[in-house]
Formats: sequence, structure tokens, C-alpha cells
Amino acid sequence: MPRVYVTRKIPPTGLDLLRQSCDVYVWDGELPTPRDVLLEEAAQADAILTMLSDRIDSALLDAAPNLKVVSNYAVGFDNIDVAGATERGIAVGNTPGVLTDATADHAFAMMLAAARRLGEAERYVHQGEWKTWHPTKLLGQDVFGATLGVVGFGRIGQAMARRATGFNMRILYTGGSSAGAVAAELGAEAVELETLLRESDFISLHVPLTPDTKGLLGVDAFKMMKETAILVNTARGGVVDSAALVTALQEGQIAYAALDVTDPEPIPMDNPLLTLDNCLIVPHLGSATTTTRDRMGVIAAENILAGLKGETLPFCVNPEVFEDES
Ligand SMILES: NC(=O)C1=CN([C@@H]2O[C@H](COP(=O)(O)OP(=O)(O)OC[C@H]3O[C@@H](n4cnc5c(N)ncnc54)[C@H](O)[C@@H]3O)[C@@H](O)[C@H]2O)C=CC1
Ligand SMILES: O=C(O)C(=O)CO
Repeated sequence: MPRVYVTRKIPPTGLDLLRQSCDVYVWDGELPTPRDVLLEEAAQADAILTMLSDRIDSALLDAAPNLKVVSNYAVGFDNIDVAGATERGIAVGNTPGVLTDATADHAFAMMLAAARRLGEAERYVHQGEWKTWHPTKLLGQDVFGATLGVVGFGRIGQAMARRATGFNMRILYTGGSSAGAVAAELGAEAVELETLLRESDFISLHVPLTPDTKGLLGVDAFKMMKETAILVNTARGGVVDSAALVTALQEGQIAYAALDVTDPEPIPMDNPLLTLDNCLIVPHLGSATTTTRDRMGVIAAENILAGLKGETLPFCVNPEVFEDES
């Protein structure tokens, strides 16, 4: 039977599916598979089921002569050297779609939490500062009727915009080349990034991390944003220049940031963002619902099972691997 290495314990449905026809080895530590173990396991594996916290680079691919499939337990695949995998004929899979609504729910929740300062408010109660109802303390911002800027109008960006229609928001977006029909349905306006930054009350990031989007929001971008603007990042930490964000929050160039993702992850405990009251940070929870994580496991398993049979993965990042060379 083919040998499959799974770099972390995932929900059982996907693992059970794999076990029907593969020898499955699962790293059962709380932390990622250590690099040396990952290299040893990859050397013997026909397929690996990886987490976004695993670095799948050329050194690993070189150490894995039998590897046919790298199946990422995520829609994002910036942790994988996809070009290197393609050169070696290794298929790369991901898990799009099944996590779209969970991630959009989470981005919307973070937007509301930042607007109404829930992190600060919770600390206020826990620290015994709640003495009476207060007419002017912890005042936040209206979400209803405000302008939302969606950067990256793909699956999750569109799902975020759909939620915003229920809050009567004006919706601006960039990116999403084939999104015209959805944009029309939602009443969303395509604009240049600069216009989006200048006009939005809330800016929500939904682009993949690529060489083009790395540091997309830097010093200049924060200067264009409203002083009352709230940034929500559920994409990847690297899309934002962290140092510029710290300055923007400290100097009041923007009002607030709500971060599901940071660069690096986890955020080092001495990072200044952790000292700021106007920054809400949670540990990369976008897809973290029971049902969604289960579905991601099933897709990740199905990608492996197809690849091991030489079939195109149901969700393949580099389908050219399966193109007939004749
Ligand atoms: N926080 C979390 O737990 C999660 C984070 N994510 C992140 O969200 C990202 C988006 O996921 P999906 O919506 O499924 O992907 P998608 O591929 O459907 O959407 C991405 C959109 O960004 C656009 N885009 C790419 N480069 C751009 C640029 N420079 N400027 C503007 N737009 C650009 C694309 O055209 C596309 O429309 C993933 O790549 C992943 O990094 C995804 C799921 C959960
Ligand atoms: O799928 C992704 O890309 C995530 O970040 C976690 O689900």
C-alpha cells in the first residue's frame, strides 16, 4: 500500500478515508512535525498531507524520491514551492471552497469586534474596571451603512461582501478578475487600490500571499487610509508590512487593526503589536469550525487518493503535472 505521512493530527474523517487504501503515519505532537522528522518521513512517503505551517521547499522535495502528491490542509499554499514540485512532477493540492463561509464569518466577526472594541471591553471587565454604565467610555464605530473595501475579490472576499450587504454597507473592491456578475449582484464597485484605501472605513484583506502581494499594505498605504479606518487581515500576515502597521497604529494613521494572521506566526511575544490596545490579534482561526476542518480533511485525503492513482487531483494547484506530454 502507498505510504502517506500526515504532519499533524487532523479530524478523523479524512484520515479514515486514507487508511482504507494507504499506510498512514500521523505526527501526533501539538507542535508541527520537526524539520528533521519531516525530511526523514518525506524520504519514504508517496504522499504527504501538510499544514500551512510546514515549509515544503526544494530541499524537502529533493529528499523525497517517491513523492507524488503534496496535499495542503489549507486553501493557501504559500508554504509550498509549487514551481519546484511541478518541475519534479509532484502534484500539489489544496482545499478551496469548503472554508469560504467559515473564513468570511470570522473576518466579519473580527470587523465587528474591532469596530465595537470587544477585546478592550473584555479586558476592562476582567480587570474590575466596570464600575457603572458609562456614557462616553469604550465608544466604537458604526458598521451599518459604512464603506467596506475588499482587497482580493475571490471566494472569501466575495463572501465577506455578501455579508456586508446585510449591514447596508457600500462595498468597494480590487482584484477578482472574473467577479463582475457577483459584484453586480452585490452592488460592489471595482476601484483602484488607492481609491479603496482612501474611501473605506473598513478594509478587509483576502488576497493570497504571492511575490505581488507581499507587503501590499506598507508605509504609503497607511498614509492614504482614513484616521478612523479599521484593517481586518484574515489573508496572510506577509500581505501587510508589520513595521508600517505598528507605526500606523501608534501614530493614529489608522484607528484599529484586527489580525487573524501575522508575520511571522506565531507572533513573537516581544512584538509591539501585542502592546497596543487598538490591535486585536487571534491565532489564525479563519477556518476553525468543526465542520469546516472536517471537510478540509476529506478534500485533502481525496486529493491524495486521486494523485496516487495518477489522476488529476480534485483541487489541484499545478494541474500541468497531469498534462499529457505526447
Ligand atoms: N485566516 C484563515 O484561516 C484563512 C486564510 N485564507 C487566506 O485567504 C486567501 C484567499 O482565499 P480564497 O478567497 O479562497 O482565494 P481566491 O483565489 O478565491 O481569491 C483570491 C483573490 O485575490 C485576487 N488577487 C490576487 N492578487 C491580487 C492583488 N495583487 N490585488 C488584488 N487582488 C488580488 C485574485 O484575483 C482572487 O480573486 C488564501 O490564499 C489564504 O491565504 C484562506 C482561508 C482561511
Ligand atoms: O486555508 C487556509 O489558507 C488557511 O489559512 C487556514 O484554513
